[in-house]
Amino acid sequence: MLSLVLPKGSLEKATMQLFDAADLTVQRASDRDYRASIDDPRIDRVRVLRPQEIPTYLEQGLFDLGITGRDWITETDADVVSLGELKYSKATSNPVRVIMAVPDGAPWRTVADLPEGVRISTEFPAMTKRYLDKHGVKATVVPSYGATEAKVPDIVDAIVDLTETGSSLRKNGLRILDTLLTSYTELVANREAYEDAEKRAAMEDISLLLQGVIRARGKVLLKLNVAHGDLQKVLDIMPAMASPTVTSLAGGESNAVESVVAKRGVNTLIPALKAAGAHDILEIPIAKIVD
Ligand SMILES: Nc1ncnc2c1ncn2[C@@H]1O[C@H](COP(=O)(O)OP(=O)(O)OP(=O)(O)O)[C@@H](O)[C@H]1O
Ligand SMILES: O=P(O)(O)OC[C@H]1O[C@H](OP(=O)(O)OP(=O)(O)O)[C@H](O)[C@@H]1O
Ligand SMILES: [Mg+2]
Repeated sequence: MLSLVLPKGSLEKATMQLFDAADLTVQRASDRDYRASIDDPRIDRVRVLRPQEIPTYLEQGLFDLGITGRDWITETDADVVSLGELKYSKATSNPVRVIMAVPDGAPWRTVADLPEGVRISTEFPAMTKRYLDKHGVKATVVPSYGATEAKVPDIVDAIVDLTETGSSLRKNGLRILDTLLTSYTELVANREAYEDAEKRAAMEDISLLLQGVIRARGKVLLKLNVAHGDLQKVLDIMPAMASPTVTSLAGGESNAVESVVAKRGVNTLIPALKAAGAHDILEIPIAKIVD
């Protein structure tokens, strides 16, 4: 039986939706309830906590399995085992980036241009210090507890902060100087728990369900019928990413074709398939894709 720790905050809503779609619905009395449960024989304890603290709790063995960002695993330098990236963020399926940014009008082009004593505000002081040391920049790193972008140029000269869509940087007139880290959400385990064969099997089951949901996102199943004579025309326009299954229909005059395709593009694909001779076209949502 596994104990599980899930992130509160930016990743909370997307994480709850992911677990729900993976048939591992997280039950809580309210969204202020940080003790939760999942009706699954492999999971016996669920907590919702700050993602900053999750790598350390996993390292210390307070939980077996958790979800947090690569940014916090790097910042805390915790010794944990990653079961892989889960490709979702607060708003998109893209990673977030930890970047160094300066005001648009600042003269600096690279980190090496930063003058001695430059003041840098960040929620990632350890990562920032490691990065500055590597580039030989002597700076004052000022810890930030949020709203980091608002502190330039009057409180600090530069920041190291997260960016996902880039809108916070634009609104605050900031320009990216460098990327310190590209960070995905990850499924992470305590090392000892991962070495336990039974626990590892349970972790891998959970990983498979979560990845299955993520892999199915943005994809649909298309099914259609087509007369023998039109089959090649239909196959020619099926998107290249798909390798369609072709079966013969009873009666022998036509075929059934089915294929997983990107949802994006279905608006032009379905009419084109129809024009190529396909009929009885079905578009079916997919809950999970497990290789
Ligand atoms: N758009 C985003 N902005 C910030 N963090 C994000 C975003 N998308 C994903 N994350 C991830 O979420 C985690 C940060 O979660 P956290 O609970 O600190 O959110 P937060 O929005 O920064 O909270 P708070 O509003 O209290 O500052 C990090 O691991 C980060 O990589
Ligand atoms: O590139 P964007 O899509 O604009 O997202 C990035 C912003 O989101 C986070 O802020 P958060 O909401 O955590 O507020 P905070 O700075 O007060 O922590 C992060 O610190 C950036 O400011
Ligand atoms: Mg924040």
